[in-house]
Amino acid sequence: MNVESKEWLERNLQSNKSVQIILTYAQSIDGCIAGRDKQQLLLSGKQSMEMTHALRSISDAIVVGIGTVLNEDPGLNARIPTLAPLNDQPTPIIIDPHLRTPLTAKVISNYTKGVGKAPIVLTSVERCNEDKRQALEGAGVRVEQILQGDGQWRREYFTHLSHVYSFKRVMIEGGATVIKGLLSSDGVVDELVVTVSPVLIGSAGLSIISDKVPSLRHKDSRVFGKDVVFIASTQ
Ligand SMILES: NC(=O)C1=CN([C@@H]2O[C@H](COP(=O)(O)OP(=O)(O)OC[C@H]3O[C@@H](n4cnc5c(N)ncnc54)[C@H](OP(=O)(O)O)[C@@H]3O)[C@@H](O)[C@H]2O)C=CC1
Ligand SMILES: Nc1nc(O)c(N)c(N[C@@H]2O[C@H](COP(=O)(O)O)[C@@H](O)[C@H]2O)n1
Repeated sequence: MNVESKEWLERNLQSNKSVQIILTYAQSIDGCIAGRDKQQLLLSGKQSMEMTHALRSISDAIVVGIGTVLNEDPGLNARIPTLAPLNDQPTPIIIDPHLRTPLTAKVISNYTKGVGKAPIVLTSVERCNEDKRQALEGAGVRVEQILQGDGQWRREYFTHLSHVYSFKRVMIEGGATVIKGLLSSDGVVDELVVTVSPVLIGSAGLSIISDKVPSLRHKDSRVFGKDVVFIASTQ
């Protein structure tokens, strides 16, 4: 399944961009990515979760917001069905303007244990807690002070990372604030890979429905067990 998933993803994610930005997440039929009070939900079934890990293994970097790190402490390595070799692991990137990433974060211990690459933290150009920065760098984290203080998304963040770290494909996994911000920003995201799980969460759930959204062009969709995965491009 993993090989098949990789082939399917590679075929539908061909790109001639210098850096390709893929937004990916799992949602309920009614557009929620988490439950009440941001409770983490296992929306993806076995097969679609394998697809997500296949996407991780063919990506150079995987991005989440600090809210997701504080809420769930994700590992962000490719390990399903089995741990991918270090060369095939994506570099974890945390969007963290106020440098709140805990030194105990799993992305850091994964690096220490050799089951993940050294993470990068993107923080604000305006302020930086120097002690925290040094502590993170001491733990092997690369801290990049590139976020502008206005909370807007800019493609330049990723072109900069592409120049410095040679990233060609970056996948962004969430959470809700990041997804909504990216969906309402022009020209940042190239493709969406969205897993839709056949459940309804209701109005208490954490929705990613945004006021402003891009037009999408359907590329392909496929059933993975109980779930459907859609690939679409934004232009
Ligand atoms: N089903 C799925 O596929 C997924 C679900 N999730 C769910 O998402 C939820 C977490 O979402 P949420 O709490 O919104 O957290 P996010 O992970 O979206 O992180 C939000 C924070 O990231 C920073 N940030 C976001 N955008 C920008 C920007 N453009 N510039 C600068 N900083 C930015 C801000 O930090 P600051 O506050 O410091 O300014 C903001 O508060 C959890 O419930 C989790 O379960 C997460 C990933 C995937
Ligand atoms: N693909 C997918 N399906 C779900 O049902 C999910 N809840 C998520 N969540 C994302 O995966 C992260 C956890 O990653 P690790 O397993 O710890 O590596 C979580 O933080 C979300 O980003 N994704």
